[in-house]
Amino acid sequence: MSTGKGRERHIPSQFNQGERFAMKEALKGAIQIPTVSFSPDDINTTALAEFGEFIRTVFPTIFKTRFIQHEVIGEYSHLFTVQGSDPSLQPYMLMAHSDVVPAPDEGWEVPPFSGLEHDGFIHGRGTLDNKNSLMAILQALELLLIRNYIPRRSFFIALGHDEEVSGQNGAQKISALLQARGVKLAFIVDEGNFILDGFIPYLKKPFAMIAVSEKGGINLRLQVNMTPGHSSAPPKETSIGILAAAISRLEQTPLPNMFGSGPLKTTLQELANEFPFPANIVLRNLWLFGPLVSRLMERNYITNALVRTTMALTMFNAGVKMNVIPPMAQAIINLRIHPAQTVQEVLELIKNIVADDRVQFHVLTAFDPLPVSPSDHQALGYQLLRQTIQSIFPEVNTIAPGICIGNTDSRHYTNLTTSIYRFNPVYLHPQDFRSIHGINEKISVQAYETQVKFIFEFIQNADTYQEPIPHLHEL
Ligand SMILES: CC/C=C\C/C=C\C/C=C\C/C=C\C/C=C\C/C=C\CCC(=O)N[C@@H](Cc1ccccc1)C(=O)O
Ligand SMILES: [Zn+2]
Ligand SMILES: [Zn+2]
Repeated sequence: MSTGKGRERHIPSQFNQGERFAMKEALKGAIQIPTVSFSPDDINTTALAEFGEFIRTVFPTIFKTRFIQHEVIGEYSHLFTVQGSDPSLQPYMLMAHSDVVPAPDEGWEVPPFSGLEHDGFIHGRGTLDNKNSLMAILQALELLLIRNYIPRRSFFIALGHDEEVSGQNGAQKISALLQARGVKLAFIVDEGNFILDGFIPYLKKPFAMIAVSEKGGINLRLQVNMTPGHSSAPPKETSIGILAAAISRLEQTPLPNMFGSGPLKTTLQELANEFPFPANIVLRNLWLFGPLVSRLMERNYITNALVRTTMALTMFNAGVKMNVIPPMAQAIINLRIHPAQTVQEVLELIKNIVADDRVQFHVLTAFDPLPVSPSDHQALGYQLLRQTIQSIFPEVNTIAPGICIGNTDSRHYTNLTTSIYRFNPVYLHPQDFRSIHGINEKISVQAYETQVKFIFEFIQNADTYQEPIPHLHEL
């Protein structure tokens, strides 16, 4: 049993063969439950209910431990309150989500909800986004409890069920409940960035990027209405043509490159030493080479997303019949806002590019980029992640703050903390990145075991962390 007084009570993250077998089987079981979110009004409630039963069966110790309270929120989300033995320590929160995006069978090497193990990988929707994290958090806690571990620092585990479609019934409700209870959190760790490997040419070594902010977002509907009529005598322009031209102008006019503002500069400066000559000199002297680096970054579609607000045309609808002039054309554009811009600024830019009064704009959802969380020596959450990355992934030399180009449920928790970190302790290669929301999503058995180890260590580190003693010049 741990009193959490020091490293001598540290329980090694070593799991026996039976435990290792059980943990991979548990992840496969989780993948086999198709907890798909299609839209806020269309989620698979049967699967979500089944998932709730599943975690009760797989992690019995968590559910019977007297210092852990379990609550179901918004019908299918789960909140665990782990009461630590030392009430003077501020609690933290670990997050993940149980829902997944749809996965039609086409193009997959194995059916997406089979959870099949093949060549050392567990395959299926949710293996990287984000049942791996959900299961690893619960698995690590279950294994600690089996070893009679009693945490010193209280923590929450918040498992949303509708992250992929807004989080309004899961994360948003959990956040409101905790706020009503007067909870303030030291920090939050959610999904987001990874240990990135092979994303940057010439950078041979992997590096860990902890997202200290995430982009804002807008879902924008563009609509053109025209008088319908007989297609045998068409007008000069139709709603489809007008809207298509507007969309094309948007695609041809990228929003401004914002390189130089936001956490990206720090990311690059921290990475400089990993690059061979002369790239290392270039990155150390961004005051001079900034324009060059910014141009190089916009050439690649992933790094481009780090330097500007992106626009993706995701839906297009028009027409009612082959011989009818279409009364209406509609398109949905999904924008991800760079941390240095706001919703209002981006909407202005878009309207100026479209520059056609016949195109109506309807903002469906919008939120500004998230505030930047601290990553200095005093930032407990960041330093704990850092310490745990160094012990579990000793081969990773560089750990840098960065931004998350996707969005997470953690954006609903800014009322509870200013320290939100988005990081999955998993290696990610460019082909894995494409599999998230794409096809052939998979995680290696070894990577999943390592993720469990990481959380097993992280929870213990949160109980024993000693703040670094400030250097004399900092006093
Ligand atoms: C200098 C640095 C150089 C290079 C870095 C290179 C690359 C960075 C590349 C990748 C970053 C890695 C991972 C990001 C992967 C996935 C995004 C993370 C989380 C997204 C979770 C998600 O899917 N969310 C959805 C749903 C949602 C929508 C709106 C609001 C909340 C949730 C989404 O974003 O659409
Ligand atoms: Zn996710
Ligand atoms: Zn996702």
